[in-house]
Amino acid sequence: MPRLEVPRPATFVSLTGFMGVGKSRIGRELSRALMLHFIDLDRYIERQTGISIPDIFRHLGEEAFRRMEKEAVGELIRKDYLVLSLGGGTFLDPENRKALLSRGPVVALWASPETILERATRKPGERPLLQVENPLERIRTLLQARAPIYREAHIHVSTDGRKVEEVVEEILAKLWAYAKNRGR
Ligand SMILES: Nc1ncnc2c1ncn2[C@@H]1O[C@H](COP(=O)(O)OP(=O)(O)O)[C@@H](O)[C@H]1O
Ligand SMILES: O=C(O)C1=C[C@@H](OP(=O)(O)O)[C@@H](O)[C@H](O)C1
Ligand SMILES: [Mg+2]
Repeated sequence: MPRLEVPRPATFVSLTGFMGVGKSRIGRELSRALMLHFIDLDRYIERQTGISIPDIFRHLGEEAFRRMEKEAVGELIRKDYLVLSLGGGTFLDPENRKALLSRGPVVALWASPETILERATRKPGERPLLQVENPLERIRTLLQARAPIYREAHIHVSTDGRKVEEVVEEILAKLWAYAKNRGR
């Protein structure tokens, strides 16, 4: 069926950043604004395997989860008309990173450790990597280690103290600027 070609800055966008910055939530809203499909990588893996993320970590281990994540990225980058929200660790893998960066604009969302703690622990047990005695300390250490890698994304947006709509507006503006620069 012929597609109605509406003006868009991109037809494949991925979102990266630490746990709790808002990738899943913002990705869904961004996909609506761009009239694109939406897939959240964690939910995709849960659907494919029939196992929840915490259960995958608990029963199969993080390494098995990373393998599933990589396989899912390999499948999903072949799609188009898609906003893809990654998990917080997906972009750390060099092959995932290379594939995603060459597929389309990658947007990194950012937030302070305090904001991350509040958002990422709203649903207890949902994030296995934060099931420790001092999650704030864990967030600080992990964020410091991962930040240089998230910085490799094309577009960066802060989500601290900002409404979902504001974040989406800024992403849209930066996606258009990115598309125009690349077209030159
Ligand atoms: N800009 C925002 N302001 C307030 N709450 C937010 C914002 N973005 C996301 N949230 C909420 O924070 C929690 C974590 O967001 P989520 O999208 O699951 O993060 P991620 O996928 O990056 O781990 C959710 O309850 C979500 O609704
Ligand atoms: O940062 C990580 O390594 C992880 C982030 C999670 O996704 P969110 O960033 O959406 O919470 C999920 O993929 C898993 O718990 C591991
Ligand atoms: Mg998520």
